[in-house]
Amino acid sequence: MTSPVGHPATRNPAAVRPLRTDPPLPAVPPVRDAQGPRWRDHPELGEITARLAAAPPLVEAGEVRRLRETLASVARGEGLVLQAGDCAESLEECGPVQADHRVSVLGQLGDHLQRSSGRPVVRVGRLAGQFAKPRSQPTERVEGRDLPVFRGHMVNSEVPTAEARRPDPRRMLRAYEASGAVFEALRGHRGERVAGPWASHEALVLDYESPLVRADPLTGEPLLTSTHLPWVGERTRQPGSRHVALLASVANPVACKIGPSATPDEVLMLCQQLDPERLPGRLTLIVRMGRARISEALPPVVAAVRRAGHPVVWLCDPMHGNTVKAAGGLKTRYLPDIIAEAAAFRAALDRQGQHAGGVHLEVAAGGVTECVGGPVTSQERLTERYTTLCDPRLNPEQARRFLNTWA
Ligand SMILES: O=C[C@H](O)[C@H](O)COP(=O)(O)O
Ligand SMILES: C=C(OP(=O)(O)O)C(=O)O
Ligand SMILES: [Mn+2]
Repeated sequence: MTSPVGHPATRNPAAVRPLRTDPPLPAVPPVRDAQGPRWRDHPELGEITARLAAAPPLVEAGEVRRLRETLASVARGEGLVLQAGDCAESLEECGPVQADHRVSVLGQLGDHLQRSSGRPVVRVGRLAGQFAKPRSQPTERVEGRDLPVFRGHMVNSEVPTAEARRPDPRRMLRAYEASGAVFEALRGHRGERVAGPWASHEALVLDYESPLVRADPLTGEPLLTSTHLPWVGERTRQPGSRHVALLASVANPVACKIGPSATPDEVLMLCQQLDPERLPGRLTLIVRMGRARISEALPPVVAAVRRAGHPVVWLCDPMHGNTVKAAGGLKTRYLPDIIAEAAAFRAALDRQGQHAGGVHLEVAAGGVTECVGGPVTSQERLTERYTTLCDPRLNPEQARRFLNTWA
């Protein structure tokens, strides 16, 4: 944040931790945006980003402030977060009926966690903007041909032809429009509960996100108006990355994925960049270390963050560190791994007296067969309804079984 003056949390002295004087951040070399779409020479890029810069904001400053205050209550141990939705949203599934259905499923899963845990649950969708994907490899082999990988509907199409995989910046405008339609559905659900649903996505495509930074009309602070809660992903969270710099510069609550290779020093540097004033609700750390690594890798990270006094919300993403290839080559995840990682997460936080603030899941709104467990009894059944655009999602029944274990 450039200037916190006037932010509600800073006006309430009780909400502010004593400021500590951090040593100045070491100069970090800029990091190349290896995940950025290769569309810089597209003749319409300038016009498209100008249109985004002139487009109405998708979220309002008041909403963003309310979410930040709500997350502050979770940071104080007063509730849980359920952040859930598709790995990659589809531009084809943003019509009013489909969007409403996706938001409803988020609400139902939130109700389920609320019942099983006995705590208030903040519902945050991976939706209304989750259209861009970081990938491990730039290309993939399809029927003997190397093609650019699918990078989310904001960038290209999943159809396996060279033409469809070419990055097209005009897709950013379609993603903006579709996000607006999903926000409509989200707002339609607001009245139902005191804690209405919120939107989040990975702020990956900077050509899309940067033009949507606007001044908060009340405080003048920069606000990322593409979503309530943007996060920076595991592949772009280097301390010198432009993604971290973007989130550091806006007043939204922000989140950052933390994978198994993150060292305590690295995480501290991220905390210092993203939460220099140690404000509850400002920073959420989403731990995605994998079942095999979490018990060893998480405790020193939690200890360092606790000692440094950053009042973060700790979320567990038990999906991304547990992806495996099934026999036929499909990516999948096993429900017992997901449950085991979440149990290890809670144990690690409990041991240090820290609040396990909730869970981050990839869940489909329908009965897909992408992860193994519960009703999907074996790997052989994965092909029945495997429709994800990117990573394997739980279906709602599998998600409910998982959430029962959080109680
Ligand atoms: O959703 C997250 C990433 O995009 C995904 O895990 C990367 O998958 P990949 O290893 O198939 O590129
Ligand atoms: C890309 C994702 O995760 P991560 O950055 O943790 O790999 C994701 O959440 O889909
Ligand atoms: Mn994913």
